[in-house]
Amino acid sequence: MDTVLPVIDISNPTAETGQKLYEAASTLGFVYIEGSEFASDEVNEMFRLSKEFFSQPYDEKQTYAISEANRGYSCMNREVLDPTEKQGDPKEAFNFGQFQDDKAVQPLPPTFSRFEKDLADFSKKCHATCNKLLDLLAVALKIDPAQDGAEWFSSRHDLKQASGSILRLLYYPAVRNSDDENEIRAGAHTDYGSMTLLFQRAGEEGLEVLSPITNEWIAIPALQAKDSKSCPPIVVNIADQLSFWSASVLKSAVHRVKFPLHQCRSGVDRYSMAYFCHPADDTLLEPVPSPIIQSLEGEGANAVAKNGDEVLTAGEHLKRRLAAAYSWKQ
Ligand SMILES: O=C(O)CCC(=O)C(=O)O
Ligand SMILES: [Fe+2]
Repeated sequence: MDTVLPVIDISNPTAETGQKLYEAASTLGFVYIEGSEFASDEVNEMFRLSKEFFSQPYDEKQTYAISEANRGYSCMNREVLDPTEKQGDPKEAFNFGQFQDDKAVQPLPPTFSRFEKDLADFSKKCHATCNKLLDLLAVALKIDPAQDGAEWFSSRHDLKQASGSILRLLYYPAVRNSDDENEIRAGAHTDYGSMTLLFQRAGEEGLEVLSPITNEWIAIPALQAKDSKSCPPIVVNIADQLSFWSASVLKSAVHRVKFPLHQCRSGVDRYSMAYFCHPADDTLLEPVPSPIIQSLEGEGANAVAKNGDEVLTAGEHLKRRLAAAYSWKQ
């Protein structure tokens, strides 16, 4: 399928790979990666677990209802990603927080507890993939080698420290009698962390990005894998915290999920999986020591997450965004 987003092979990354990633990250903020360490079997296995979990009765799933720590099950219409919408998104989700010593730090339903180690491995692999991409971006941003250089971002994403990183399984049930082509399944939003990996399946389309350049919605289709062993290209998008850190040079683009009409009518559900990669909670969201960013003047350089005069930490920023999406009291 044709796509306007580049597909970047990260199997043997060079400075040129980093430059391509930087170009995509600073224009649309969305890109596909291939040559990752994910095999098609392990991704399919995660989708199988997801399907098994969401097919269970509401009461069973609701036993694991989402907490303010952002872990657990979010039922239909629970989350409002676009605060201008009155109704919640017609989707379900299950969030896994960071695993510790391969154990979940939250109660798991039997479907997942039987595969706890696989889930922990998958989550860790997502995090390692993000750190690899973050190192490439740090090099492209020419971050001062005397101040962590290539590891500037990844050293702030150490899995041993508490963070908002979440592995999320998503389920958008088909609406067979819907005639509304504009029906939105996940409201327009930007992601809260530093970057997001998104796994989607062919034939279950709907993801769109609002181009920061043309202001038009662009479809982000599921692409085919290059061979039967590899997983299909993974969508990567820049999220708010990388945008704050880079004084908006890296774009946290607005995106949403629609349900293409022909798929609603044929009764196709959509399953997707996201890994929201976050820095450690106490990380300050101030501009990074990069000559590219320091040379900016005006508005861009001021795009820092602030609370009055105080620069926010990653943890504070996340708490605010979650409170808005789930109406938690602050
Ligand atoms: O399911 C998708 O394709 C996207 C979900 C998403 O954007 C999100 O949960 O932040
Ligand atoms: Fe998103």
